[in-house]
Amino acid sequence: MTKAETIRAQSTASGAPAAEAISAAGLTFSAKDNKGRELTILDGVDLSVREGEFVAIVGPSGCGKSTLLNLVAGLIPCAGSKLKLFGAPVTGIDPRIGYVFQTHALLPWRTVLGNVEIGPEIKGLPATERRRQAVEVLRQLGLEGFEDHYPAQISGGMRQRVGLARTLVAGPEVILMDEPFGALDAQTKLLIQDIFINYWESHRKTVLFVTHDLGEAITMADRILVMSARPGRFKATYTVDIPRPRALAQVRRLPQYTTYWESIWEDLKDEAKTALLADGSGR
Ligand SMILES: Nc1ncnc2c1ncn2[C@@H]1O[C@H](COP(=O)(O)OP(=O)(O)OP(=O)(O)O)[C@@H](O)[C@H]1O
Repeated sequence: MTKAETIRAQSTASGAPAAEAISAAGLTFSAKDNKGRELTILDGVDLSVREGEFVAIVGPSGCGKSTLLNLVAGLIPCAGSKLKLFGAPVTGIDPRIGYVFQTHALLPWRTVLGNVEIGPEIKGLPATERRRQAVEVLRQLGLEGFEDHYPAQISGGMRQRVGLARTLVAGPEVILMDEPFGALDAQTKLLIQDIFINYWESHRKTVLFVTHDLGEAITMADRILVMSARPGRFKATYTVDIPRPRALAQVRRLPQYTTYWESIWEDLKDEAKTALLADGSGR
């Protein structure tokens, strides 16, 4: 057995089953490309994310990671849905889901607090209650004291946290995150990862997290799913056997961190090469 096979087998053997938050069996999804040709984006995706689990997806560019999140979010209709949320087919947008993107369009004429209050305001919550909820989530994300600032007055990392707060204030049971820290500089990204993992470890909501950053996946997730080049399907699963709470900087110094990194990269690099060649050939 190679090192990758051994660690993968160990990963698969552990992990007690719990209630499923998100599941898919043999999910296939196609769309027409800009020349009208049928493009198979996902092919035979099997997915099971348990309630309260933090699952990261890594895969080469264009393999269908965002498409999968969009399907789970109900943003793309999925005929005869093989995708389930808490055991029921996904039929459209579900208020139990929160979606965090790489960048957030904050309203420049609203303060930090005003931006986070948008959701509760739309829900019709009374002013005092929506303020209480927004203030609390801002505090948990380390933005206490910045409530009255406008987006232009705060850093990019803080703006990203405001966007995150805007999603989290709704109290989603499932949080979909599509490269949420991908646009941040390296140091800001490390700080935000720490802030978010603290938040997550005290709330334990289900998270499905797409990233290109293997270190981010290993330090934060309970499980990592490795996707093949398009058409995307899962080719390997890793259970990250590192105890919580995690101090992310320390996790990066553990010997297991390097073992996971090398093993996942071993799975990923051929897929990344395939994706790169497909890009070049206009496939
Ligand atoms: N609605 C659509 N119509 C046509 N093509 C689509 C559609 N949605 C996605 N695609 C194509 O499907 C492929 C997968 O896209 P997707 O954005 O899901 O990949 P990804 O893995 O998230 O990529 P990246 O890592 O680069 O963000 C791409 O080639 C994309 O151009």
